[in-house]
Amino acid sequence: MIEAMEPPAGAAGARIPGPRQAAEPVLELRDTAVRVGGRTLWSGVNLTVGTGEFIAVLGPNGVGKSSLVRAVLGAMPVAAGEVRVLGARPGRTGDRIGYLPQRRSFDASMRIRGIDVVRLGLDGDRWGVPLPLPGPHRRAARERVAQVIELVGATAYAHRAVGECSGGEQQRLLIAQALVRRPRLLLLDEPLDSLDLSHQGGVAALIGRICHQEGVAVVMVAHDVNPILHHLDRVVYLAEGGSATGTPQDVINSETLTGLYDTPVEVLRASDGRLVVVGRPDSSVGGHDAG
Ligand SMILES: Nc1ncnc2c1ncn2[C@@H]1O[C@H](COP(=O)(O)OP(=O)(O)OP(=O)(O)O)[C@@H](O)[C@H]1O
Repeated sequence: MIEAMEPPAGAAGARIPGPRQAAEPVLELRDTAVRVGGRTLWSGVNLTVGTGEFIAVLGPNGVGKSSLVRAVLGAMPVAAGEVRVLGARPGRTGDRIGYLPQRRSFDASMRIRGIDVVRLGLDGDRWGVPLPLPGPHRRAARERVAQVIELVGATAYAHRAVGECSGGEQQRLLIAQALVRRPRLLLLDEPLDSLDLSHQGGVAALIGRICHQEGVAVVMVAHDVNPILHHLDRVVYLAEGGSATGTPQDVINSETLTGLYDTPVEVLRASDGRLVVVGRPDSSVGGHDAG
């Protein structure tokens, strides 16, 4: 709600976490499992995410990566273990979570402006004609929208119709929308999907900056880990029935993935630093299987 909005932060929008914020995990999963239709998608997932950490959720198609995000949102129950978001049960943290669902894009005929898309992050959950806000709140809302638009580098096109913006530009505006209420946790479901390589790199760098400079914890489902590899703190790798959590080096290696899949898997590093998994169909690392 705009009424509950904090006053705009400093020019860069940076927030310095207080001692309590820094100590309290933003997100905790303790020995969690998710089951759909009587089938366990994954189990034994343990994860603690602190302020300003960047975590990727990886794994093959259909393994349950989006389901993990839905469990954190409180939109899907966990079958075992516990999820805590900012010390509370999922679904109880309101606007302290920003969420960008999978595959969102705008039709070319969409006339709404980028700045209005971002503004919807503040008051889009209200029906009807917007209530006139008192002057200071109106000003604070306008300033906050301008601030996040600048943060994501969208100032140049924010007044254009969003349908005319490129996929990468639309994605930046949607990230701004998810950030406008100053969430402590940002959940992104494959935000790089359908972007070309140069846009993937730009949006990945933006997310890394939001995380490490703005102190927002990010949990991101990724189809290909390579564009975000250098920005990540840790990964959760889901495989049918099991999971592994740790730094990218600890998890994305031949030994760990061979153990997870229970079949020989080789992780190769290309000369440009990209990781490629050989021996197992897997879209999360490298995007190609050479085996
Ligand atoms: N509410 C539900 N009821 C029944 N099955 C479901 C439900 N939600 C998800 N599933 C099934 O659970 C499995 C995991 O889905 P999910 O979308 O979490 O996987 P994912 O790893 O994100 O997949 P992708 O990489 O293809 O996006 C799929 O087989 C899906 O059909």
